[in-house]
Amino acid sequence: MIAQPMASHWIDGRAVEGTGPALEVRFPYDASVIATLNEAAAPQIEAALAAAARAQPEWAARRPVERGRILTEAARLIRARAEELAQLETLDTGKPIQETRVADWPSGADALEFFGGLAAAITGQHIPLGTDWAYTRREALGVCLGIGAWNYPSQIACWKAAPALAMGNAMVFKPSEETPLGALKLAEILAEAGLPPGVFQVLNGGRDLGAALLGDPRIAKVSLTGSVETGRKVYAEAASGMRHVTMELGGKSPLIVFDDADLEDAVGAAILANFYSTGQVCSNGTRVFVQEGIAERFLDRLAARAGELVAGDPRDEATQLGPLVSAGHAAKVRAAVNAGIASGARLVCGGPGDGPFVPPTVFVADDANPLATSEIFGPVLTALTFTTEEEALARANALPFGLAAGVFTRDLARAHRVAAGFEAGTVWINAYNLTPVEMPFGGVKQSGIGRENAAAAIEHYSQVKTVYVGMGGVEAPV
Ligand SMILES: NC(=O)c1ccc[n+]([C@@H]2O[C@H](COP(=O)([O-])OP(=O)(O)OC[C@H]3O[C@@H](n4cnc5c(N)ncnc54)[C@H](O)[C@@H]3O)[C@@H](O)[C@H]2O)c1
Ligand SMILES: C[N+](C)(C)CC=O
Repeated sequence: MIAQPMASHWIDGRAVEGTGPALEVRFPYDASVIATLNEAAAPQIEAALAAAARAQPEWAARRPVERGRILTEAARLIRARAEELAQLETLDTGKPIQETRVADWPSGADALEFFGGLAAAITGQHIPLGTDWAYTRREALGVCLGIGAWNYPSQIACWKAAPALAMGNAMVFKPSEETPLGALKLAEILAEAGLPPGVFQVLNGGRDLGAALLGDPRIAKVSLTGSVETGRKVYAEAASGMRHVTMELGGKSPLIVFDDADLEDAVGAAILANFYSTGQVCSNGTRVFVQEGIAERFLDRLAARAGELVAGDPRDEATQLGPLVSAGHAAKVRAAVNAGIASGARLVCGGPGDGPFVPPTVFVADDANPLATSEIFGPVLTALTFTTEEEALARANALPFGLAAGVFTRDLARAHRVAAGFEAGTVWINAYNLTPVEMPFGGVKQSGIGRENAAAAIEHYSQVKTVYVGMGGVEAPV
């Protein structure tokens, strides 16, 4: 069976069974059990941390070009197995196969290739000081902990592992308990590509496992992808041990559509920004601010096009909208939709749905409605109307989140003015939700700390050592 992994964990270069409670992995479409794992318990935690601590110095001492070659080979292996991996991701997450073929593992392979190529180009600085001089060394942090969310499980594992390993760190990765299968595949692929035992390991389990790993003094850094609520707890725990952090968290991102925008493009972006991956995307533009003059036309087109989305079995190539990741999550999204209806917000299309499905849903609400203030993480778009640019920007920035933002306009000066004014880590102009590995990605305000991808990620997996070089005699007072 395609989904059955070799064992529940990957420790010290091999598949290892767990001794903790059973962890059933279900296909979100029909809740059938596709794999049964056993969670990591104390012996597996200790084995993984000890192996990582042992392997990391040797890995960091290798020539960067050798480290990079292994990552690049892993990218090649992923591309060679693209179809099998896409199918596994669809079973694990419930996301349509037409998405997992182009978005998930492919973007993971891009990260491995990008950081594989970058590894050998990472250098320090030379600092002239008259006769004396200094130089900096960019050094690995040690053993890093990666903790993943369930919406892009394989992409998240690759986005964390690639820069960490390129820089000479070891990583213990804990996937979300909802979607544990992709990271195990990544560990197998990295081993096949030549990665030494102990450098990348996967432990499966829930939040208690994440907390236990984070509490271990061998962990030098944690990179979390998850909710703002989890981010606060993990950040606080990391701070108590003065550990480095990357926090890739949630948001309630704004998308501003001005009345001079190409209407069909703007509607298309709003669809991508709310219904792709059944709305389970961190950077989604879930607050769509539409300028008054075009609001009704925009909503008409949005409802018409959203109504054309094909929902169904995510293994079916025609399916564009899959189930939500779990029955529990579907219940939460449905509760938010029902609360929106009860609040008196105008329901333009969609509704609560049933079973694992919630249809593409569009509300018009005011800024204070929970529909416009809280992340729902499902296919639910809240439209708001505005009059002026200043007003739209002020309202867009009013929430404590700042992961992403978008603006649609044909006015170039306005586009860049609004981009500069957004309080967000990533801004798209006349585009939305594109995250190529070449550009840094991450949030501001409560949406996160640090950046993934691009050269910026290397800074978050390394530290600078400064070396002062005395070239003459030492002038002491006595
Ligand atoms: N910014 C980004 O790049 C990005 C990308 C994807 C998802 N997200 C966010 O992730 C959230 C959805 O994912 P989720 O429901 O899996 O998030 P979550 O916060 O519930 O869980 C994320 C991970 O943290 C672990 N965890 C939970 N509590 C922990 C603790 N106290 N100590 C250590 N580990 C702990 C979980 O087991 C899981 O692996 C959304 O808010 C979404 O916006 C952000
Ligand atoms: C990082 N991204 C936007 C690709 C997926 C977030 O959920």
